[in-house]
Amino acid sequence: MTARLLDGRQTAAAIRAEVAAQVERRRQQGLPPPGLAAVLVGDNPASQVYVRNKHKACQQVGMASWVHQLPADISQERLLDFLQELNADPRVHGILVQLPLPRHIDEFAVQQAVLPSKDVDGFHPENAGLLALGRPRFYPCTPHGVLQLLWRAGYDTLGKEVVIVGRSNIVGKPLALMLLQKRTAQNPAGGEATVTVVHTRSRDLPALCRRAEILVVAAGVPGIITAEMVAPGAIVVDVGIHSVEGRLVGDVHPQVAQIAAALSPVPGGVGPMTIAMLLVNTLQAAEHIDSRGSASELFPRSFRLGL
Ligand SMILES: Nc1nc2c(c(=O)[nH]1)N[C@@H](CN(C=O)c1ccc(C(=O)N[C@@H](CCC(=O)O)C(=O)O)cc1)CN2
Ligand SMILES: [Mg+2]
Repeated sequence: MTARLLDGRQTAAAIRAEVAAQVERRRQQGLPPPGLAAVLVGDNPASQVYVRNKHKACQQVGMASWVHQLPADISQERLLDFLQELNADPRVHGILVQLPLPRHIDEFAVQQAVLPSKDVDGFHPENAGLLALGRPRFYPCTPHGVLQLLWRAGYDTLGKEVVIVGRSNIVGKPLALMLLQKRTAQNPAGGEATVTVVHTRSRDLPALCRRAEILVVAAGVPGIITAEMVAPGAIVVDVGIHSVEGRLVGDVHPQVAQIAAALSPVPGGVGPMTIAMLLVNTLQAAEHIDSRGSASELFPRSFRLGL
């Protein structure tokens, strides 16, 4: 068997087109373009690529976008002050601080400093809490990208055995919560799966992975998932991205393509989806501010594209 390709580039392009249509509708209504401010601290080369791709994606869909490149040795206090300026700027509907941050900066303090209603990454503890309680405001971009990639390829998670490899705050944990949630009219692509989260300390990782009808791998270890860890006919989504000897590779070994029914590639799988979902959240943030007049209120997730 050679796995079907779960094409993140193509799916992300379709989502960008939906976002662009909404941005154009806003323009015709005399509303300002949704605006995204990206903050990049230091000069991590991979982060520079991702932030540049986010900026380009904003431009493609007609959004306003600002990239703030700050020095690696900026003090935490100055970074937090800078975020307050973005919080107060009415042109900025969404704010993201690219991770990882330099070691002297407390990531949690930074995430708490972003106004929750502008927190388009969904990393603020208030937004993480709302997601955990089944009242999501912003879905974190990578897990939402994984779900949209599956849904738009025709794979429903309802009742399925889904195994997630990795327990990070930005992928594994929020994805598990999203896969558990009930589907609603606003959220037709919702989870209702049977979810198992495994990690490096799990006993018998291969056996746990082989239980999966849908296997999502966000372990952060190149090629960790090999063919004998995958049930024949499983759907496999590779969230990992690593530069190895000048090539981009994922967490899933290429031989898995001979076993799986479907597989997302690296590059061209989850990465472009992450950026597309960031645009969705930024549009949602702008729509909310326009309808309520304030960026600081709580709001339910009532805005959807055809998602
Ligand atoms: N503030 C955030 N920081 C980080 C996040 C995040 O969601 N918010 N996630 C990751 C990195 N990430 C998003 O920022 C990200 C990773 C990869 C891609 C991507 O487009 N990958 C391409 C390949 C790009 C290349 O040529 O290197 C692909 O997979 O095809 C986008 C975003 C950690 N930090
Ligand atoms: Mg740190």
